[in-house]
Amino acid sequence: MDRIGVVDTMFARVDMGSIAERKLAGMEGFGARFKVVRRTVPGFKDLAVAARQLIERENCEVVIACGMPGGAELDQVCAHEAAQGIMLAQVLTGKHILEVFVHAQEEPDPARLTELCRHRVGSHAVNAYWLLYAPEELRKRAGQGIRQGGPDAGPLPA
Ligand SMILES: Cc1nc2c(=O)[nH]c(=O)nc-2n(C[C@H](O)[C@H](O)[C@H](O)CO)c1C
Repeated sequence: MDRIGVVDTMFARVDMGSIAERKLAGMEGFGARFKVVRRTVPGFKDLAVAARQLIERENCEVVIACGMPGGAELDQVCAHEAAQGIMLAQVLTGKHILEVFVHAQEEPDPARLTELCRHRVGSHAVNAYWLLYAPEELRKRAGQGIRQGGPDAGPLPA
């Protein structure tokens, strides 16, 4: 059975991993064709190695790496470093690791931030599934200004 990895952090103020797990549990083939392997790490700098472990030790085909950068300037610098680590892990493993970061400062209202999280994590869970099983769904949407966590930007005029 295929495996899709989900890793999230204790630092985040929303249970992002569970959103991804629930979304994947509703996709065709869950439990029969693929299962989800879940890990949680302290913070976003710990995501890259956990994602690599999910790929190399747990045989995950694709990983969703969820993190929430805090609002301080230091958090933004660290988010950039964490993102670089995730990119390195992708190159080293040759597998997709979808970096799903929701910056606390994207939305000051807590309820809206939670909603943004739900939308972004859910959308990337579907993207991970499509990368594995339905790349044509991604191809259909090429250049359409698709966004995760907010309204789509839409395509520019031809
Ligand atoms: C400054 C900082 N900011 C964040 C953050 O905004 N979001 C997050 O998930 N984690 C943060 N961390 C913790 C690190 O990612 C990491 O967990 C620790 O440095 C231990 O490796 C740190 C250290």
